[in-house]
Amino acid sequence: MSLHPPDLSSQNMADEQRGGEQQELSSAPPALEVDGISLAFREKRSSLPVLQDVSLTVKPGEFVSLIGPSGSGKSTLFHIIGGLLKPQQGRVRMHGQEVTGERGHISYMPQQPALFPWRTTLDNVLLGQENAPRKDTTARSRYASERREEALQWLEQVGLGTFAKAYPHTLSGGMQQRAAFLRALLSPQELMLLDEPFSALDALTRADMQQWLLRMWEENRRSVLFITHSIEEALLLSDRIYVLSARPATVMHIVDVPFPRPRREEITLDPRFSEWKRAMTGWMREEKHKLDGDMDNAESVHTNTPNDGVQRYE
Ligand SMILES: Nc1ncnc2c1ncn2[C@@H]1O[C@H](COP(=O)(O)OP(=O)(O)OP(=O)(O)O)[C@@H](O)[C@H]1O
Repeated sequence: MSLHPPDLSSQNMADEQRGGEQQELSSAPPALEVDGISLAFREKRSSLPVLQDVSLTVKPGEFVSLIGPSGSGKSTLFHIIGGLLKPQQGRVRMHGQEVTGERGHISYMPQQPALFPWRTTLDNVLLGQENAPRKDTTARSRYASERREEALQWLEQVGLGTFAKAYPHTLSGGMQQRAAFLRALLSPQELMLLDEPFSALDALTRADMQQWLLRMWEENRRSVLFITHSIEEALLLSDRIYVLSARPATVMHIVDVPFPRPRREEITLDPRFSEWKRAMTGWMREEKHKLDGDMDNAESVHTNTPNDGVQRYE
């Protein structure tokens, strides 16, 4: 495969800008380590290999994205990290502790906001704390009134103050996603998994929400693993991007995004942004073709694609 990544020799700016705070964090164990995960869905007579020896890391306070063709296994990987599925091989560790197959360690934001229609915006936002694992005594021991006060302040801050007592159907799609994000942000679990949270929004609202998320994340610096189909979204938001191959997914490329923070929409106009976008679009197109080939020939779905090694770009 011929690759022409942009020349980034003079562009280690992102790391330089992160400063001393990041250095301190770098000695802490990773917020998430996915180590050699393999999984095949097994049915009576057949087996569908979906993930093959996938490893990735999210350091504390990092924003990491996962991008790959449709059906490559991104959601399956999220289900493994969230403890809903057990891999046949590999381990999941969070903050240095093994949690493979265990639930309750992550906060999660799905594609659809999944707000309960019978609860107000405020009560939906509080749900993440109410559902905190029993062993999380910090979250449970806080007074309900204190939690409500904090959630109200957050709603105010994200422009939903006047909607605190409103029910979800009266909120626009973007507002619902902001409420869903707050619910995940206020959950006691440090690591947030965001599964294509903007895919159902129109293009303009999506662009607004990307900027909003960027600001929210830069102010709060939680550890995030983010699934997206949008290369531009991944480049705009992430510190690092893992590019998955077609199914069975392997990590094909790792991109350390070189743009400094704080980032604003203007970086999309930077020629290097376009170069990265072009390179990554090429990778994705190639993988999509492989997957389409798989669809035409069901037998090949059951044959592993050789892993020709991870390409890392810094
Ligand atoms: N419970 C299951 N049993 C059998 N096959 C499954 C199951 N869940 C997912 N799959 C298959 O595993 C493959 C990967 O699915 P997954 O949803 O993880 O992909 P994805 O990369 O998240 O896709 P998309 O980007 O379209 O959301 C698909 O072929 C899907 O049909």
